[in-house]
Formats: sequence, structure tokens, C-alpha cells
Amino acid sequence: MADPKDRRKITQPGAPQGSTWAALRRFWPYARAHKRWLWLGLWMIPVVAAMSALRPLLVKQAVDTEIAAGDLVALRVTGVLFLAAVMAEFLATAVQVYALSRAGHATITDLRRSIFGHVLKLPARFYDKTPIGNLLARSTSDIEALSETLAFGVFTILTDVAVIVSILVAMFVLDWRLTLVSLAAAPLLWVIVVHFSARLRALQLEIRRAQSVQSGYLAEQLAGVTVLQLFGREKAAVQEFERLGDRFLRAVKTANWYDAGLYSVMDGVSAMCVALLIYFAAPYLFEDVARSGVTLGLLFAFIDYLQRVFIPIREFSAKLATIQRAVASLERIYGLIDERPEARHGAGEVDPLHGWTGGLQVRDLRFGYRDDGPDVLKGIDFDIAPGEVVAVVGRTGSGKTSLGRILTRTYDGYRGSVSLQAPAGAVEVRDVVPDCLRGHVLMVQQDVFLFNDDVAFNVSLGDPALASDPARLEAALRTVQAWEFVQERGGLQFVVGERGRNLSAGEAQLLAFARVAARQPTLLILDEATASVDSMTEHKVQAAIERLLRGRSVLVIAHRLSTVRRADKILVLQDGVIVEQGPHDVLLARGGVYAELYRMGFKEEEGDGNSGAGAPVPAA
Ligand SMILES: Nc1ncnc2c1ncn2[C@@H]1O[C@H](COP(=O)(O)OP(=O)(O)OP(=O)(O)O)[C@@H](O)[C@H]1O
Repeated sequence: MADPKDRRKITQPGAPQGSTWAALRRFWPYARAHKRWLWLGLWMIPVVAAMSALRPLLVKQAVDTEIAAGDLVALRVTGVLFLAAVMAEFLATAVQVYALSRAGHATITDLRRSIFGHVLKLPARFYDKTPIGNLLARSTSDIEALSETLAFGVFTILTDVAVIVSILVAMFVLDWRLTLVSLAAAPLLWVIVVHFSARLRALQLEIRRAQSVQSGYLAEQLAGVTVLQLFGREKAAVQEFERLGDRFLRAVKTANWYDAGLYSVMDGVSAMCVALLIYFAAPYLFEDVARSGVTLGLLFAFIDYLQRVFIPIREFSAKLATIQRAVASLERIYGLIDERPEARHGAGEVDPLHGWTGGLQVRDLRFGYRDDGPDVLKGIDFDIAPGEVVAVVGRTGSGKTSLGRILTRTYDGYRGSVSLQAPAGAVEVRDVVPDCLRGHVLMVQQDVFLFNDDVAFNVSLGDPALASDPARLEAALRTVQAWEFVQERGGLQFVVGERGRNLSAGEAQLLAFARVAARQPTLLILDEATASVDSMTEHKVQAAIERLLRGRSVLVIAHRLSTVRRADKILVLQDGVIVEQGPHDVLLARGGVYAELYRMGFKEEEGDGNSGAGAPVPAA
């Protein structure tokens, strides 16, 4: 199991650190599309604020004027107005919550879609350094945190501020002396809110981090559940999960303490303010109203105002914490958005490889995965003529897969030249945008990945031209001899299970071949799988490979004797260098590295009478 310390270190590469305001401003382009709902939410703010200030005024009016004068009709009218104010405030709040929540969730849906689209365009180097669990956390819980904020954070804070301001203005207009007395505890209040908010913010960040690490761990362990089960490591995984959960729980518990503390302290301060108000206002009540200006109605109104003003103040810190949480999430999401995607072929752009027949020239090719690391390909030269089948063999780690990755531009940054001999002139691989290149060059990887979907999807991969043409899919499956077993299982709609669990390794390989057969690339890079399959399936796999190789240029990372024999030329790679090249018989006769590989691996295959029954080129 990985060192837990490492897990703590998993951070977001390139996450920008900026101000809260800058992070929120950068979010605006996403929210703009739904600004009608945001405006509706904003328009409700003055309504809510005005009604909050109006209701105590109506109480004052009832007590001081109508009750004092014994005017029942006027008192009833005031009662009806009070009810109308209450209804208006509730209605405005409901409309605001609905509008903001709608805008928030619509924006989040857009953002989620654009992040998914962006992530799919990121190059292999990005995935080398970013754990998938981490990515999952960013696209689920971080975005969830944002939706909370958009709906109930920023805008409800604006509403709170408007309510506080309107109440303070009403209080000052009614009686500035009583207002100052009532607010005598304000500095104390400020200190408390600032202290608690800062602590709560820090705790919210810790909660986010702990959550993300735990969900990343969960995703990774679930992906590798079979390994855990086979090696009996379930208990250890649960213990580690618990440990990570404890970190989350500790932060939540402390945050709850601070929350509860804040609430009770605020209640105490609010009661203190009311007591202060009554204490100072009481003598005025026994004086002449014309001189003192203090009435019973005024006192009721002030008590009501004080209680109202404390609710938003109390919740202010919790909302600030929510915003802070969202900003932390935003920064992590920006870190992802700022990763540079692969270039895309623009609509209407000329295809530089139009008419290319598969001729290729590689000169002094050098490549390393890290700028500061050693090269894994160290000056490679070879040619592939149109329609030629070139096999690459070599011990494990000699650079065979890396060579395939350069030809498909899965990795950039090679030195030297890899030029494709197109009719309009030679084109350097690094100058062809990846999606255009992959319209001509396809790679079948050693590890077959199948989606938890039906055969039709796994072959078409959602390409509408293929998905809507079952005859083409069937033809591709027939080419690679997979149609028979697909048909036996119920046809194109047969669901292969997660990662192809419902298929054998050989059948999964055949489906991967069908993907290529359906697309007919000009150059095929085939990384032969080394997984052993039964001899019947092996026979089918060999036949399928034979058909795939026909009529196109192929670079095959070969593990079968049948494949190397069939090749027009073999490149023998050793430690990133081509040490021998030529056809099978010539290389064998030379008695060098190839002859050694042959003696250690292929010879056995030949001996067991099953030419190429899955025995791999020997590993070092
Ligand atoms: N994504 C990567 N980041 C860093 N180094 C890598 C990466 N992929 C491969 N390497 C390194 O590059 C070297 C060549 O690897 P490569 O996969 O090309 O070998 P290979 O000949 O295909 O091996 P095998 O037969 O085992 O598949 C190895 O030392 C390997 O550790």
C-alpha cells in the first residue's frame, strides 16, 4: 500500500492561488449564460430587505397610533398590511432561492461538461502525473461545493448585507440614540465573528482536502479491487480508508464545535443588546413622549429589529466559510482548466496527410519522458515503405512501446525527424495535430480496454458513422474472426461488462482488433498482447493479426514468431538503440541479439508445434 504521506502530498499541479474576488470573477463567463435567473435572484434582494425593515415599523404603528387611539379599523388594516409584508418576504425569498438554485445548477452542469471535454483532450503526460482518483474528486465533490455556493452563498450574503443595512437605516431614522445604545456590543460582536470565521474557513479547507483524499483513495481501491481480493488486502484497505475518514471527521467535529460556539455566543450577545436597550430606554418611557420621543411601540420595534439583525450576522460567517470552500474548489478546478490540451484539427482545415500511402522515414530519433531524465530512444533510424510490415523486437524496457507512442503523437517532444511521406510533401509528425494524425495512424495497445457497454459501442466508440451502420460493424468483426462469438452471445448488443469482464482475454483482443478493422488506418501500430490464450483462440488471434497486417503499413511490436516471420523487416531494439535490422532469416543467420532472443523465446513456440502460441519475446 502506498505511503500515506504520499497521499497527503497529492496536490493539484499548477493550481493557481489568487484572491477570492479574482477566483469568483473568473467564474463569471460560465455563469453568464444563465444570467436571466441570476438577475431575477438579484431583484428579490431589495424586496426581502425592505420587508424586513417594514414589519417592525408596522408593529410600532399598531401600538403607538392605532391601539393608543382605540381605532379598531385602522388596527385591522395595519394587521392586513403586516400579513402582506410577511407574504411578500416569503414569496421573494422563495423566488430568489429557486432562481439562484436554477442558475447555479445549470452553470455547474455546463462547467462539468466543459471540464470533462477538456480533460479528455489532455495529453498522456498529464495523466502520468495526475492520479485518476484526484481527477474524480475535482470533477465531483469540488463541483458540488460550487453548486452550493452559487445557489446559497454569494447571493444570500448579498441579501444578508442588504437586510442588515436596511434595518440599521430604519433604526437610525427612528432613534439614533437607542440605535447607538443597542449597538454598543457591536465591536465585541465583530471580534467574535472575525475570530470564528477565520477558524471556520481554515477548517472548511481541511474538510475539503480530507474529503478529496478519501474519495481519491476509494476510487483507486475500487479500480484495483480484484488485486486487493486476490492478495487478501481488503482489511488493510478498510483500515487505511478509516484512517483517512478520521482526518475528515476530526476536522468536521472541530468545525461543529466552532459553529455551535458561534451560535450560542451570538445568542448571548443578542440578549445582552436587548437588555441594554431596555435598561436605557426604560426611563424615557416615563417621560413626556413629545420630549423624549421614546414610545412603547418604538421599544417593541427596536427589540424586533435587534433580533432580526442578529440572524444574518450569525449566519454570515457560515456563508463566508461556504464561499471560502467554493473558492478552494474553484482554484483546484482552474488548475485543471489551465492544463494545456492537445491541439485539435480545425473544421475546414486541409488534411496534410491526404492521399498518404503509409511511407515513413525516421532519422536520429531521440526521446525522453522527462526533460531532466535519460533518453529512452537514443538515435533511431529506419524506414517503412507503403504496405511494408516492420516488426520491432527487444527485451522489456528497450523502448518498443515508446516508439509507437511517438508515431501516434501520444507523447510530444522528440528530437530528430519522423516524417510521413505524403503526396504533397514530407510531413513531420510533430507538425500534424493529433486528431488529424490519428485519422491515418492507429495504435492497438497491449492492454485492451473495453467499456462497460455493448459490442457495438466498443467497436464504434460512439463514432456516429460506424454506430449507425451495423453492416460495417459486422464486417469488421468478421474480418478479425470475432463475429462468431459475438453472435453466439446475442450479437452487437451484447454487453461486455466492466473492462470486458464477460469476455476471455483473447476475445477482448479480437474486439480491439475490430476497432481498427472498422477504421482501416494507413499506418497501424500494433502492440501484440503477451497474455496467454487457449490454442483455439490463439489461432483466431493470429489469423486476425494476419488480416489486419494485409494491405497497409504496419509497425508491430511483436511477441509471436508467426508475426516476426511474416514481417518484411525486423528492428531489434536494445536499450533505446536499433542494434540489428533485417528479415528473420538474415538476422538469425547473423547469430547476434536477434538470434539470442529467438533461441530464448520463439524456438520453444516452434518446438511445441503451435507456431506462436502466445509465448512472448523473453523479458530481461
Ligand atoms: N510514461 C512514462 N514515464 C516515464 N518513463 C516511462 C514511461 N513509459 C515508459 N517509461 C520508461 O521508458 C523505458 C522504455 O519503456 P517502453 O514501455 O517503451 O519499453 P518496452 O520495450 O515497450 O517494454 P515492454 O516490452 O515491457 O512493454 C522504460 O525504462 C520505462 O520505464
